[in-house]
Amino acid sequence: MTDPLLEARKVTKRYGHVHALQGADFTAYPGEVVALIGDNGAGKSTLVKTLSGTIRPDEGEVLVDGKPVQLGSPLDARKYGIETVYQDLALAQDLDAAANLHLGRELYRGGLLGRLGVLDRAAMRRSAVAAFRELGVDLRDVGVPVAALSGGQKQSVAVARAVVFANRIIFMDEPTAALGVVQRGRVLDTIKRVRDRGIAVVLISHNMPEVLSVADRVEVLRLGSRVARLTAADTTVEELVGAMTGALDAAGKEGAA
Ligand SMILES: Nc1ncnc2c1ncn2[C@@H]1O[C@H](COP(=O)(O)OP(=O)(O)OP(=O)(O)O)[C@@H](O)[C@H]1O
Repeated sequence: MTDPLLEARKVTKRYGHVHALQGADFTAYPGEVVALIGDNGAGKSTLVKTLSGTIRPDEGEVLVDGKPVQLGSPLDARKYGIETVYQDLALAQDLDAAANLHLGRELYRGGLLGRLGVLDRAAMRRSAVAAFRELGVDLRDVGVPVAALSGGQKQSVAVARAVVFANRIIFMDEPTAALGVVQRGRVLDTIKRVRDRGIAVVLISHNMPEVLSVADRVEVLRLGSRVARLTAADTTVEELVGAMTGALDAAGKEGAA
């Protein structure tokens, strides 16, 4: 088996008396879609934030290519090729879709040498139009503020931003939650295409049929710990739900965590 790209080992995160993560483990391999599932409050978003540099764990280790790393910020995570589609999308509402696609990675006239110069809005617009077209994102005008877009369009912009720049790992926290059937299908196709580029896609979803249709593996969190690792092709929706709720423990069928 290939070596893990990204690992969390025994990660703990407390908020006051709440133990959001209690010695949580997680592994992502190159070129796979791994779903991270768990009931509400299981710790999924907290784990993703830890692995994408948004929060620091109280204890435990994060490893990239088998080496411990300190992810002090999302910018640090980006340096390791880690991109994230957050649940709240993290879009700048008053900027347009093209500017959001390039947020923090703006293009300047004169290329890198022009970094202190003038933003190259036309170049950003062209690259945004090309990216949205390739991903099948239906935006009539990439120049209107994101605040004026529908929930689904906003979600598509956030997904496109991660997909365009990711080179190793993408975390997607509920990337299809606001989408209709057609756009949902496009995002799932995009996830598979990104996986086929050798990138690890970590999908957080409450939609179990969707998880089984797109994921290669599933890791299950319960009460802040990993309780199961399952191969999607050998797993049913009932087994996923059982692992999330603990019912499988009683049946003695739980996968090795
Ligand atoms: N900033 C915070 N301050 C206080 N408690 C928090 C904070 N963030 C998360 N928690 C708590 O940590 C626990 C895990 O939350 P988290 O959002 O990681 O779960 P989740 O599995 O992503 O849930 P959901 O599926 O509902 O999004 C919950 O009990 C939550 O209330």
